[in-house]
Amino acid sequence: MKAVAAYKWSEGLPIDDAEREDIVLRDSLSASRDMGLDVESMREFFLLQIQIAKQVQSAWHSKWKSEGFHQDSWQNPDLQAQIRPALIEIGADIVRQIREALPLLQNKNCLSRCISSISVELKTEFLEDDMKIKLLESLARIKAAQHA
Ligand SMILES: O=C(O)C(=O)C[C@]1(C(=O)O)C=C[C@@H](O)C=C1
Repeated sequence: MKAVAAYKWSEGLPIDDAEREDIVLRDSLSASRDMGLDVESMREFFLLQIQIAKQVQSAWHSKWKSEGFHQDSWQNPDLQAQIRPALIEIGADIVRQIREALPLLQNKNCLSRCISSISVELKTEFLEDDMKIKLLESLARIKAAQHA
């Protein structure tokens, strides 16, 4: 998310892009449906992920506002040509991994077991503990699709 924030900062773009969020959601939910996952619980998870992505980008912008922005040209990929296609790939991978981990996620002990390790293992800058816990809780609510 630092690269996304850096691109928007340099180009003077707003963090929120509702049109892009619609595309991301549509793609992720269609992949979820194909994988036999419950679309509503996946929607809740992806909406939370988007909200957190925006909070993390805002934190970067606040830092650069107070401390200045030092552009690393090698670290400045293009949002449309490079970052967004990579984010779509990551989204598809997340759906596959959730499908694979579903039995584990639905285990009653999953939340309590993961909560203590997630704050150590997830080290993304500006990703606060409360966001990590919300993500875990949302993951634990994901179900398989009901068959008629
Ligand atoms: O593609 C972007 O511009 C992003 O910041 C990523 C993302 C997302 O999580 O998919 C997050 C916020 C924007 O409103 C749109 C999409």
